[in-house]
Amino acid sequence: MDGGNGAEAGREVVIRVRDLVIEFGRNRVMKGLNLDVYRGEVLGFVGGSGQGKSVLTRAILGLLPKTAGRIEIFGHDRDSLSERDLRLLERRWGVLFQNGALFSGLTVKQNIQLPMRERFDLSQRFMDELAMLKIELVGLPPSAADKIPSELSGGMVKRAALARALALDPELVFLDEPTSGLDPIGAAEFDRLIGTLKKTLGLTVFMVTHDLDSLYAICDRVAALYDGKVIGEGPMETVLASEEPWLRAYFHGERGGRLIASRSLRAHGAEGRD
Ligand SMILES: Nc1ncnc2c1ncn2[C@@H]1O[C@H](COP(=O)(O)OP(=O)(O)OP(=O)(O)O)[C@@H](O)[C@H]1O
Repeated sequence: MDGGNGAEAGREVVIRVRDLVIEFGRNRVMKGLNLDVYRGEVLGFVGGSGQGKSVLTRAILGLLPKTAGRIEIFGHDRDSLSERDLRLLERRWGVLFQNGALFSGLTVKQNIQLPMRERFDLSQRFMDELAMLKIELVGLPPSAADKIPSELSGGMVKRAALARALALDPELVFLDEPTSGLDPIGAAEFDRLIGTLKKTLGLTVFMVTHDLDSLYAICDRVAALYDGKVIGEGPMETVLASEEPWLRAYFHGERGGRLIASRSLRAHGAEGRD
């Protein structure tokens, strides 16, 4: 962890969480959690079911109160910001909630335009142009613009939700299990899209995921949550080499172990996602 000057080894910290405690009644979910997310990286955040991945995400987003600790985004302590400054800061990130969470009665274009309407006073024509650009950016055909979510495949819904998360040209994107519910080919395509957007737009990505393939494919670093704290973080190889018992069980258990074995086979010539 760094000394609090906004950078470690020359890297800008976009999200910094220190000594975070969150309780629901007598249920202490965060027990002094520390985490840094650096600009331009994809951080994969893993943890068992019910460990608090969503709670942490919501606390960072300001959707949930904390009991103690500090959360900084873009170098600003959340607690020290006025409501107005918080609203300004919020423009700088986008969120893709699990299952897309698009409004079912609105078309893709209208869904993408919602954040624009909430924050700016733009002409309909300009918002239409912007929405079409976002639709292209996420690899959807122009014909998707006037469809409602139920007319789209699962993969297309994810892309549409991502287009909405990118509506205001954010620097930082939160993805909550983006590949859940997708078949392996759709998941691999979505991973590639995230990787491409990271490179082309310079995005910082905070991604909650259970998808070991995604961790391998696009995450620069992985952080693992257990018992209210980050128990391991670093590049995939570092986390894989850890002797920490939960990490060993997660990555070297039956499914994780199979994946590692298949990755190693692939490194020697085979292809495809598991
Ligand atoms: N609003 C709330 N009120 C009370 N308890 C809550 C609330 N939100 C979450 N919790 C509790 O916090 C803990 C962590 O929940 P959370 O949804 O963050 O887990 P998770 O790691 O995201 O799990 P999953 O992988 O299954 O989605 C659980 O014990 C949950 O019951």
